[in-house]
Amino acid sequence: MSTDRLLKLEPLSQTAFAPYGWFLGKPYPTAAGAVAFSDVATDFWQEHIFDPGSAGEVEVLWVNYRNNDKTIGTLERHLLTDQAVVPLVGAITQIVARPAADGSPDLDSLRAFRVEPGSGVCMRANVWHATRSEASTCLMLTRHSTTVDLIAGLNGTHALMESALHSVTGVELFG
Ligand SMILES: NC(=O)N[C@@H](O)C(=O)O
Repeated sequence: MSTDRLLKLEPLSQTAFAPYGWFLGKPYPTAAGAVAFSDVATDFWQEHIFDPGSAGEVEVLWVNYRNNDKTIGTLERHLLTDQAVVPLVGAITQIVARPAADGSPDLDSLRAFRVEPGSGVCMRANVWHATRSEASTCLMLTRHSTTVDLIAGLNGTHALMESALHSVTGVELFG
């Protein structure tokens, strides 16, 4: 199989990830009016208002990743909800692509970001993605009905309705 697209691992930043969603783990905001608090004991600040889609229930998932294959054969998207993934133990490589006008992956927008523990990403609905990791445990925010639908789809119980899978060829990670 020929490799048409070699994806170099890129460092994660708010600007670099903006076309796909939001970088999580930004510095404490100093702008006037920021939704933030700091005292001797704690700092907390708003990173993102998560959108699970209309009538969606926000769900917290605990996710282990252990596929480190450099070949990317399948991308996945969720049609209704944002999806956040924050590595807790072990880093991940998040491969992302914007949807084209027809909803399929815009392969010219394919990029691969290294996400280290202590930072994360929140992808907009319909952003195509795949995840690679030697071994990681992550916190994930998603939509409950999307999880139920995804489990049924991956188990072959019924056709996916809230997510879609798309096969790609010639996409390899390097670096
Ligand atoms: N649980 C779940 O939705 N997983 C996938 O979307 C994934 O990207 O891992």
